Amino acid sequence: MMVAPSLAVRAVLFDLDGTLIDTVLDLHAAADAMLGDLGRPEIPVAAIRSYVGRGIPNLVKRVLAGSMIAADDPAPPPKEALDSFRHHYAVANGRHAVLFPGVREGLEAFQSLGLPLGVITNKAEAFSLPLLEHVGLAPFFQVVVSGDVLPRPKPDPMPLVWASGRLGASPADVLMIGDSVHDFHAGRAAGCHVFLVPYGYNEGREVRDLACDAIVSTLAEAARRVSHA
Ligand SMILES: O=C(O)COP(=O)(O)O
Ligand SMILES: [Mg+2]
Repeated sequence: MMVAPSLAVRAVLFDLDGTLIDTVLDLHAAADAMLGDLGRPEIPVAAIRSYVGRGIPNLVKRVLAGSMIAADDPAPPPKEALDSFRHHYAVANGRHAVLFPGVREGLEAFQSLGLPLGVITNKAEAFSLPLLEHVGLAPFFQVVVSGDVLPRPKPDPMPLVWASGRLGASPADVLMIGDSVHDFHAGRAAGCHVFLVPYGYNEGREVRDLACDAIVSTLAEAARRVSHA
């Protein structure tokens, strides 16, 4: 059997929604509650799954319009809708959230390689930090960059470059692992190595179409392909 040569890196960054944690049921609960507040009908879980990835304001715009392209409009969503979503998501956050298979095992394996680890998410910090605490993953990470703490979120490379510096590594020595086209573009633009998982959201599209360094079925598999530079 051919064994792929290991990728030598100095730090690893992980996307959150769709890579570490399956959050779609909590996001769906908050979206339905917001639609209820606005006197509008509920939305299927499958729609929410494809709308996740560009942060909460864009998720709210997509839910209200029933369309992916609503996120391309730079205008913010109506304040009443955004406030309602954030209120309900604060209650729902973590309720149905579960780790994807192989996540804890993979993080332990990366940790035992002596690699510093970080999270790069487009989820707002008010939700990402409590969620990581709630599912018990917070202690794994030396840095968490959420979608609202820097001027430009993924797919801009800024959060990856910033986090690499915090972890003492050049972006060229960092591996980004995500589930979506935004992780892919951010990783490539930062000059990082990029692995993608096929089980996440990716706005309803196949990750196979993206020219990443590897598609890995779990984070445990990802860790088996990596060594410390
Ligand atoms: O909140 C989102 O839209 C997606 O978050 P992610 O960057 O962790 O996938
Ligand atoms: Mg994601």
